[in-house]
Amino acid sequence: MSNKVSNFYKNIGIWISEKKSHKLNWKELIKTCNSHGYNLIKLDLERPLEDQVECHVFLHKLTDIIAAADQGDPKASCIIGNVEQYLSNHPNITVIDPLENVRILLNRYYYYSILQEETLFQSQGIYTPTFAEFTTCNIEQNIEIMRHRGVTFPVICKPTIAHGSKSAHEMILIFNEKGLNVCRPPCVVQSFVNHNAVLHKVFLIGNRYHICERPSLKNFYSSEDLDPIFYSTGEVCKADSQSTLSILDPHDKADIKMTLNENKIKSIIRLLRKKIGLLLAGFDVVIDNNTGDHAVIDINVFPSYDSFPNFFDHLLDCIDEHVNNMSNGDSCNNKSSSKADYFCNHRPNGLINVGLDPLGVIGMNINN
Ligand SMILES: Nc1ncnc2c1ncn2[C@@H]1O[C@H](COP(=O)(O)OP(=O)(O)OP(=O)(O)O)[C@@H](O)[C@H]1O
Ligand SMILES: O=P(O)(O)O[C@H]1[C@H](OP(=O)(O)O)[C@@H](OP(=O)(O)O)[C@@H](O)[C@@H](O)[C@@H]1OP(=O)(O)O
Ligand SMILES: [Mg+2]
Ligand SMILES: [Mg+2]
Repeated sequence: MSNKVSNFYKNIGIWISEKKSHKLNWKELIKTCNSHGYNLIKLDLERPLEDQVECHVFLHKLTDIIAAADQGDPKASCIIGNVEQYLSNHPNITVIDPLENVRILLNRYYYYSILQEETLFQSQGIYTPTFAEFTTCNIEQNIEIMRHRGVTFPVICKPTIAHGSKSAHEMILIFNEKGLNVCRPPCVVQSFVNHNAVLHKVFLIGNRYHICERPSLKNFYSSEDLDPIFYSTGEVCKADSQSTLSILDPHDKADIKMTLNENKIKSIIRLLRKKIGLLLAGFDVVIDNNTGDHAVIDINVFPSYDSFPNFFDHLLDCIDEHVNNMSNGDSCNNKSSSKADYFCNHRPNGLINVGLDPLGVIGMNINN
């Protein structure tokens, strides 16, 4: 990575996985950092951080390593221990995002529980589909757990660990009790919501957001005859996915298209800012084709930001705001800014609304 380090600039130390690194346009990111008065320095987690650069900002996606460390991997534990030590030795570094906040999203059961606890959601037509966690392969017990928690077939079985390995995105659609034998604990089963194969992805950078549509699963119904369907999220829900699982059955095609309600999206964002506190996050919403209610089915740390217009500029603006908050004595990195300047960029049906001003486009006053 060629990066002229200027002494007049502040330093952003960055660490992301090789996979993410390959997709990143480093040249463009470095240019944007420089134009905002920052150097960008790639950190090597195998060497002492103290010996590398004086970081003003620590920008990372350490989900894979945190998840491995939390599962007892010694090398990962050592790396995360060193990072945590370094950050605690330098409390003035702006961390995007704090490791404790990131940990919340590593466990699906945990973050679904946070969503479910939100009592205000119900009256606003927002919910997270009922879910339960399996920690054993005992089918009788698992059926009872599902009943107790009101989880109904079909269900999607998802690994409890939400990030960190390819297997975190290996899903199973299960139609009946006998299909439950394919579940591999620890996993979460979640009631399936029919949504006409349209997924709405919301990407967040602090108070800014961008929504895009993606393909998703067609409508399914519980059945005693159907075998489980295995799929990986990447095969079905990427912008260019063309899975047969997304092709609507003829009788579903007549359905009226449900429209996304942006006020609901803002309510969800408010809750996430308050309860999870990440600047860099994304979440997935499907619209129930019977009720129009909005179901939050997934929350992700530092997602792809695929199609987010001027992503780097917004990222640097957001970093800048937080660095300034820190120097103004706000020691809590991710406290949401009291000035609620939501920047909306909505892309329905592939069209992009660009050139919106970050201040007052929506005129939302969101008090966290
Ligand atoms: N409760 C549900 N009802 C209907 N469809 C669902 C439900 N949960 C998941 N899906 C479908 O399965 C896909 C994968 O689920 P989910 O988003 O939870 O997995 P993920 O691997 O964490 O995704 P990401 O790549 O966004 O991190 C969703 O994008 C959606 O198409
Ligand atoms: O970009 P990364 O390598 O971090 O991978 C992320 C992936 O982006 P990619 O599929 O385009 O690579 C994201 O997809 P979108 O929802 O944003 O489409 C989402 O699946 C995250 O959960 C993944 O993070 P992980 O769970 O693997 O940590
Ligand atoms: Mg998802
Ligand atoms: Mg996810």
